[in-house]
Amino acid sequence: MTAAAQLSGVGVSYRSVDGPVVALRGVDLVCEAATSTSIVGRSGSGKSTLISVLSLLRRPTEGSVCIEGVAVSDMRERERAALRAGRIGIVFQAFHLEPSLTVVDNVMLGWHFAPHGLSRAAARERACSDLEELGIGDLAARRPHALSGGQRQRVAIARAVFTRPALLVADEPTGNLDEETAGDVAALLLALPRAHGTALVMVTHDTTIAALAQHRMRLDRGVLARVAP
Ligand SMILES: Nc1ncnc2c1ncn2[C@@H]1O[C@H](COP(=O)(O)OP(=O)(O)OP(=O)(O)O)[C@@H](O)[C@H]1O
Repeated sequence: MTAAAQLSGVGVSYRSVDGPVVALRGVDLVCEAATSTSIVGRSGSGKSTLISVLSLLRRPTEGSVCIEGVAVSDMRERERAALRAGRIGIVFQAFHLEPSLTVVDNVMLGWHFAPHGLSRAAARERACSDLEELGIGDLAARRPHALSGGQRQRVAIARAVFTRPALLVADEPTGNLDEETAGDVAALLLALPRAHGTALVMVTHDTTIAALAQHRMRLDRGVLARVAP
């Protein structure tokens, strides 16, 4: 089966006044559909850089990135943006909801930005049913400021999976939540690969949550390795 995402020999170097800084070196990663992968690593180990490469926000200095078997290196920026909007969902630590929109309209943002065959009514129905599945169906008409952190993150998850992405990238998704809420949100995220067939890649500093993923990886000074079981 074609992997949802595959990184081969990925390296990233930044230019700095003191010379190049190598953030990732020789990173190989295969994210199969319907699987979950956690990535842990110290501050500065390259986690944000890896997330930005996986979500097509940064081009690697070396190596290749494929999304559903399609190499993205030769794509123009516009094509990469379309691929990102349609096939990649992103969940951020700080939620990044649109404050002026209701919960259901936040979730439907994916309908506006990605190619789709859904009518507005069908899109609304999907958004509401996803919110229901995530346990916040009753909050559809609220605005983000009237939600708790855990509720905001559930909205952000609903928005990220709206297009049924091949790849779901979560960047410290529980970093702004208390321990109990973090556990609940992590459980919801980790259930998504089975429910929607998406490949989940989650960067987290929480080793308890990381241990719940099917595949566990660690970044150490830019080198990605499997965590021993
Ligand atoms: N724009 C940049 N210019 C130069 N060096 C950078 C730049 N961005 C990141 N780096 C360096 O690349 C390395 C990896 O950084 P990255 O932000 O990916 O790490 P991280 O694991 O996400 O860290 P944190 O957990 O603190 O956010 C670090 O050594 C960092 O200093």
